[in-house]
Amino acid sequence: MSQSLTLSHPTGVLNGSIKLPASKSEANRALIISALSGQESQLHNLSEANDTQLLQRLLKSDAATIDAEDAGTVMRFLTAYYAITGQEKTLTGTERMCQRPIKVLVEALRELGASIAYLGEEGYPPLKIGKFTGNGKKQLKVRSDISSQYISALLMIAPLLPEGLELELEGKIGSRPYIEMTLSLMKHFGVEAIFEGNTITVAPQEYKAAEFTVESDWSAASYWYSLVALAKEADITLLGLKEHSYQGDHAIADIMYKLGVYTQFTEQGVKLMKKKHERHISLDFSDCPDLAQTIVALCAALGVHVDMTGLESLRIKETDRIQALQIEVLGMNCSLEEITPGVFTLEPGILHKQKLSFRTYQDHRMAMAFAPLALLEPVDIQEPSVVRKSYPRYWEDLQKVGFKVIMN
Ligand SMILES: O=C(O)C1=C[C@@H](OP(=O)(O)O)[C@@H](O)[C@H](O)C1
Ligand SMILES: C=C(OP(=O)(O)O)C(=O)O
Repeated sequence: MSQSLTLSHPTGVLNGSIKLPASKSEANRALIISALSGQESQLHNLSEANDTQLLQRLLKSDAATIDAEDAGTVMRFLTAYYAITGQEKTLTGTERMCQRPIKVLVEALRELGASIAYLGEEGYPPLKIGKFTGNGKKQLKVRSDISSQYISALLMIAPLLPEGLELELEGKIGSRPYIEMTLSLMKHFGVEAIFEGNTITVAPQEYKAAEFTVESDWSAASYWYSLVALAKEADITLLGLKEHSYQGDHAIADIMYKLGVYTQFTEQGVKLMKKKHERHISLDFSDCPDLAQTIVALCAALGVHVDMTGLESLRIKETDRIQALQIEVLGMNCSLEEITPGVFTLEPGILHKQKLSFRTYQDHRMAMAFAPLALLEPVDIQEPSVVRKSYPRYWEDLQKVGFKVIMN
């Protein structure tokens, strides 16, 4: 794969229907739950995202060492899965994965009777998972302000624990819609849970086999909203998106209403239309952290001033996304600063007419978020193959609506 690609659009006019990739978050929950059920469930429209293809392969693997690559859900969900099923595995990942914390999950699983050792730095992968000696403990307190994936991982194994689980979430609940997605998927496969205040209770129960069709990915849709916002004219339909979705990132429809895109829900999905955008907006990303890069890149291009909160988890994702964004918007004469603790402001500048070049930091969302700027000026994207994590056909889909893609 090439080191960079150059993207441009001759007319700035976008027309077409796009079949988005399926949600990797939904798919990876369905795969883990299906494996835990011990029965054959029919899962349709599993995502072509590497994160999902990888989990499918790993769940069938009897290798002693398992490589979760750069997939957070794969690392966190498999840690809980191997722990409860008592599979002795070494679980590792990319260099970056071994810098992404996992202590909260490991400590919780240990309290439940799992045997997990750190093979490198305490609190980080790689992990050595051993026998499960389920000690009958059912009440746990878990921090919920670092990653919701720890909570989702614990919830999915909860019905299989001898006494079930009563999970008290401590601190701010970050990425809450992902916890709700987990509970919804568990319910789809026959398991009830009660989420009251900050406590989630799951009694011992059995998962039941069921058919499940994974929805299109709302996080992937966000890049198409950005494309429409920056196009001269646009008539774009995104297939397979649902208004009432398990995915919290459907929030993009409301956010983009302020940034120049009107959403019409149809039988097939959504139709996106252009409208006027606001000049100054305030957003809290606590429920939808994966949308932050889309919004920052778009607002830098539109010259919109944004005040933002809820960005804490961005520092421990595929890269330090705050730092990556700060560097890349600087190249567009914009600044992204933490004004007071936890409050960030994007101050737009004047965009000079020049070819833009963006680094991607091994992060699919950096590539996908900055690519739409090619509607203004030709854009170079470094390491374009990063998109394989969630949206492998991204560059092909852009070509379908008239983008010129030159691999360098
Ligand atoms: O559970 C999930 O599928 C995800 C949860 C979120 O992570 P955090 O809970 O770490 O914020 C999100 O950023 C990630 O892309 C997918
Ligand atoms: C943060 C992400 O993924 P994960 O944490 O599952 O690696 C993402 O896809 O933006």
